[in-house]
Amino acid sequence: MEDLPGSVPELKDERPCPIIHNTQFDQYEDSAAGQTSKRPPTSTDRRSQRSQIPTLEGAKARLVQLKERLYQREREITELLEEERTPVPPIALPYCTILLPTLIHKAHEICRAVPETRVLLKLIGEENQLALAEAREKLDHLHAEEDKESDEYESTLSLLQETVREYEATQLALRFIKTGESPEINESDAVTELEAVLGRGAVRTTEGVKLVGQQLLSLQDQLKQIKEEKNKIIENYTSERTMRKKYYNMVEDMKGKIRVFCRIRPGGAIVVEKTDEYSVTVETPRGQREFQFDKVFTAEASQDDLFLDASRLIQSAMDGYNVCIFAYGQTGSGKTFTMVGDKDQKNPGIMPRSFNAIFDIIQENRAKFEFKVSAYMLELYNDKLQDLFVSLPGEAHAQSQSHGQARRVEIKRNRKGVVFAQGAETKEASSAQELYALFQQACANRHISATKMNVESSRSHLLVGIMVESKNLTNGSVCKGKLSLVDLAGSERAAKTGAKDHQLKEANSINKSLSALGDVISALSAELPHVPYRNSKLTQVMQDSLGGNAKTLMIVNISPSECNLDETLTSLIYATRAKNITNNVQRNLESKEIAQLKEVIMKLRSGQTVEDEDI
Ligand SMILES: Nc1ncnc2c1ncn2[C@@H]1O[C@H](COP(=O)(O)OP(=O)(O)OP(=O)(O)O)[C@@H](O)[C@H]1O
Repeated sequence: MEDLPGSVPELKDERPCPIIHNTQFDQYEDSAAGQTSKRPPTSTDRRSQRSQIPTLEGAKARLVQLKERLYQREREITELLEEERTPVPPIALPYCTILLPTLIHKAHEICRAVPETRVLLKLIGEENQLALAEAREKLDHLHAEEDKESDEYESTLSLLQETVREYEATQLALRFIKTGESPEINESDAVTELEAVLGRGAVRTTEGVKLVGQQLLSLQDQLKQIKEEKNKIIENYTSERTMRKKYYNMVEDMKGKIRVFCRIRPGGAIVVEKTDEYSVTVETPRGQREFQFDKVFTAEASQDDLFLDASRLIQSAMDGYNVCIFAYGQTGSGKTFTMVGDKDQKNPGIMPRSFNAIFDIIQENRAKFEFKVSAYMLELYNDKLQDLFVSLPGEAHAQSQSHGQARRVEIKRNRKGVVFAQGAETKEASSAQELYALFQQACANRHISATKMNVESSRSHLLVGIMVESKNLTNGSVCKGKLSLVDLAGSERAAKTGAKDHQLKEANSINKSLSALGDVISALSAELPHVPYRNSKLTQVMQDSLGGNAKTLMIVNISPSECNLDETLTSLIYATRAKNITNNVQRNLESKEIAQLKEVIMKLRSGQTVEDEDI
């Protein structure tokens, strides 16, 4: 075997070792076996050693043994050395070693963020505190509300329970009264209830129950009466003002005052308002102005509403009165709508409605009376009266008048002061339809043209006269009445209506006649000795309606719009003046004529014959 550095050289010398070494080897062997004795050898030991002195063979064997051991040791040492020389494989670093720097970095970052986070947390904490306080407050509030509500609820409930209890008790009492029995023992709860309501001991006996029941019934009656009286007082109180005005108007009407209705047209930018049945208020730059009328109709009022109030005058015409209904107001304020209605007659006005009303009355009285209805229809255009039953096409119509081709129509008055149109055709009608057909024929001949303010403006005054003659079939007496229906042309300002040339002439003529009407109204209202009827043909035609022997209804049509404020005020002022005019109806009651009529009535009542001249 080759000598390696560090290795133990192989033992080639096989010579035995001196004996002395044997002892040492024994000692080594013992100690290797862990049984080395430390005690000093005794004389017995020495004797025994001497007796065991090894033989050569034994020594050789011993040597072999030792050699083997030596080799064994050598191998072990070599192995150890080799092991030391073998390079140690790198130990895999644990994962945490890699993570550590990242962790440290993160930790630094976190440390840096800590103060900021602390501030943030503090803020959030504070906010939370605030929100919490707020929420608590709200909760407390809600609790308080809930308590309050529940208190209210409780009190309402107990009130209701109390009421129900009282009612039940009353029912019970009534039941006992009905049956005439006393409450029984098993009804003790009910009795207690009754007692609670009516007083202790009140229902113990049949008599007591009856008495209490009667008391209850009379109390109920009294309560009912008190309630009814209270309602009546309230009703009276609220209608008192209205009634007062109504009766005042009735008295005025009986005195023969012209009745004046005010009708407000629909429209925007409203400055006119109906304050009650009889008043309108106008907002002017100088403050509010109130006007009183016999009735006020708002934009919402229907044609039916208006006619309901106007229709009693139709009966008066049938009864022999001279009745006049006319519409007055600025252009486009709704006069034609009120008097005639809309174009397709979905909302017929006073004229067509009056035709129907006349023939309805005729129908109702045909067994006792014989009627004759005739009509003239005129227009006053450019201060000339034209018979609308004479139809002349287009411009020829206007021209014809100036050339005197048509019959001249003149206003006359009969000896009773009733106006009639001399030269105008009077046509008879035997039904409302016939009368309406005549009216349509007349309307077709009217002068209408578009102005800036009204696409179909009436450029003339329309005057419809319906004469009703009734003959009493029993005594043959004849009664004559007249219904004048007038749709005036609108008062206007030429600049506003955009009138030019012949339209301007029309406008001037309309304004002239309306201003003459205004003068007549003013004079009558002021009770002046002279009334200027003759200043215009219009006032001549209307002479028997204004201040004459007539029942007159004037409808003042007004626009609610701010832009028409001036015209509205003018119309309202004139209409208020007209309201003061007293016609001769009442005065005539005192007159000789009426005295004669009274005589006739007396004769009729006593069964005497009445002559025509008596009437
Ligand atoms: N109460 C109302 N309800 C509905 N529409 C209305 C009412 N009054 C007026 N009108 C409408 O307003 C417009 C003008 O009305 P209307 O022609 O009757 O005015 P007017 O006073 O006769 O005018 P003019 O004097 O120019 O003839 C019409 O289209 C009419 O239908």
